[in-house]
Amino acid sequence: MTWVRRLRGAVAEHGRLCVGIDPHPGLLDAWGLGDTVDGLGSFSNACVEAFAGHVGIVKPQVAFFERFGSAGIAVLERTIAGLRSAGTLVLSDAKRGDIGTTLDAYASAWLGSTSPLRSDAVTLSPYLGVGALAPAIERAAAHQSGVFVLARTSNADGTAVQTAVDSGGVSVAQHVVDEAARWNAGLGDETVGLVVGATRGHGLDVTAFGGPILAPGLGAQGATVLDLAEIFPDTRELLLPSSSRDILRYGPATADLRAAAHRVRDDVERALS
Ligand SMILES: O=c1ccn([C@@H]2O[C@H](COP(=O)(O)O)[C@@H](O)[C@H]2O)c(=O)[nH]1
Repeated sequence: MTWVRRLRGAVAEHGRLCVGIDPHPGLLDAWGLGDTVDGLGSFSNACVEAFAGHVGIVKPQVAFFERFGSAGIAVLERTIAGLRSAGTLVLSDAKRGDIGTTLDAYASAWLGSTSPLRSDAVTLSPYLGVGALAPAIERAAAHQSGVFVLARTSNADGTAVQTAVDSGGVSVAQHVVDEAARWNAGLGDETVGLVVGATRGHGLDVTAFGGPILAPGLGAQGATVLDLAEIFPDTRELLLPSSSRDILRYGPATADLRAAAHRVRDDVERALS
């Protein structure tokens, strides 16, 4: 089944919220775990237990696993497998970007059908050119998975580069949106998604873009569900607001974590309905 059909199914069953797994040292400590690979493993197991089969889409932040080297990557592999085997979609937040065969190697790691890191989708950075992402987009389309390209990120530091305009007055972020729409039109599918932060008005014209939009910034970065409705005024079936710390702070008990995710999910659904 195509990525977007799987995504639509997950959203219909569980709502649009994307729950982030960000095992910060501070959260490991707050959960009574060491800042060690064993702590990372316990944290991730608790997340899998709480979210697998109970949340539509989960976004592990790859950096928090990479910091432990190969042992951390092994934890990430088990986390991805545990979530996916329960039918929860995994969007790995790896923000990869490069050229040619290197980018293709990244795509093979995150989207390849036999890769131990195989995810349903991966985040990509377009700052070597949206065209340079072709190997990942093509691989995603071939392997029924998706990519989310950074357009207008949730952090204030992104503004200067993303709102810079070309001689025709088109901003960098708008160029990314337009290119993503062009890719999807060419593929006849919505393989290419965008990342557009929920923390401020994005100033983008997304009317020609029908793919999924990941909207990070909910909760810990200050965005509220009411902001979602304002920033993304057209009700969007595939708007995926994401929240990590604001849900994870309720751990480590499985019931508390799951209840927090469901509370935020219900708030999101109410605000966007
Ligand atoms: O524009 C972006 C793109 C990615 N992120 C990532 O999302 C989570 C946010 O975590 P919170 O705890 O909900 O703030 C984190 O992994 C970021 O790297 C983003 O925040 N903004």
